[in-house]
Amino acid sequence: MAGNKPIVLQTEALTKNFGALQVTRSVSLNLPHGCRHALIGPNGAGKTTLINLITGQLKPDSGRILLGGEDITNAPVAARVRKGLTRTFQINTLFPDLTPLESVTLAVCERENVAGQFWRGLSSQQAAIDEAFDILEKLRLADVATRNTRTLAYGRQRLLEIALALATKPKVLLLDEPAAGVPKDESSMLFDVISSLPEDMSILFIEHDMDIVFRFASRIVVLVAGGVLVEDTPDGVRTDERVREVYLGQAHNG
Ligand SMILES: Nc1ncnc2c1ncn2[C@@H]1O[C@H](COP(=O)(O)OP(=O)(O)OP(=O)(O)O)[C@@H](O)[C@H]1O
Repeated sequence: MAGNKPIVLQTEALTKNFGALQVTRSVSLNLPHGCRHALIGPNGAGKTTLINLITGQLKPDSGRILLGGEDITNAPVAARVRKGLTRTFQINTLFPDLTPLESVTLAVCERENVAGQFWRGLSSQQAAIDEAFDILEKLRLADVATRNTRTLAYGRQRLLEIALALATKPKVLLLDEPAAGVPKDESSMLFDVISSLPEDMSILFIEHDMDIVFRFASRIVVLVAGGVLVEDTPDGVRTDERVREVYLGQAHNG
């Protein structure tokens, strides 16, 4: 438990080396139900690697990952998604020639295991279409639901990536720099939408913009050289001398 909230996702002493390079050093994290946690750290600290380990894109050398108390350390990526663990990527992974409604409907069908039947007739997939539209509405994408994805502003394309992740009905959502490449004035709107996602969903996001991190995170995990330096509230992190030295000082200077 964390406070009175049950822990949904847990890593225990997760470790990963790339050859001689220790990229993840005994990382133990707890994500409580409904959390909004940020994962920060200098370039190369191992943030994306940690997400890749949690989601199964990479296998740890040692340590364990528990989802709802179940050991998923060796579960394939797709099995983790079915159990409610979903991520987005730093880079755009969308189908540019589909509309948002088509993409999200396909993702809903995929979850329901009826994707193969999708093209047989849209009318038979009304429930999936309705669900997809609901998701797009939640992400403020309803007005562009039937436009070609390639014509959308980049910030809205990033929201569509989150919409696709939501179609898997995640309990835990991992967002790897959801605002990467998005102009500053749009990134705040994007995080407004993220913070309005269902309260029972646990969210861990990687973000470099400290204004955004301090505004939207309820807790912050600071990763340095593959290990957790500090995990604390935004106020605790802001005033932590070690963080100022290794991360914030560096960011402010450059
Ligand atoms: N597949 C790989 N093989 C070898 N080294 C890798 C591999 N993936 C990442 N690395 C190295 O591991 C370290 C951590 O990389 P990672 O991408 O996890 O850091 P990060 O904190 O996400 O960085 P950034 O903020 O720049 O995205 C870096 O030194 C990187 O070069």
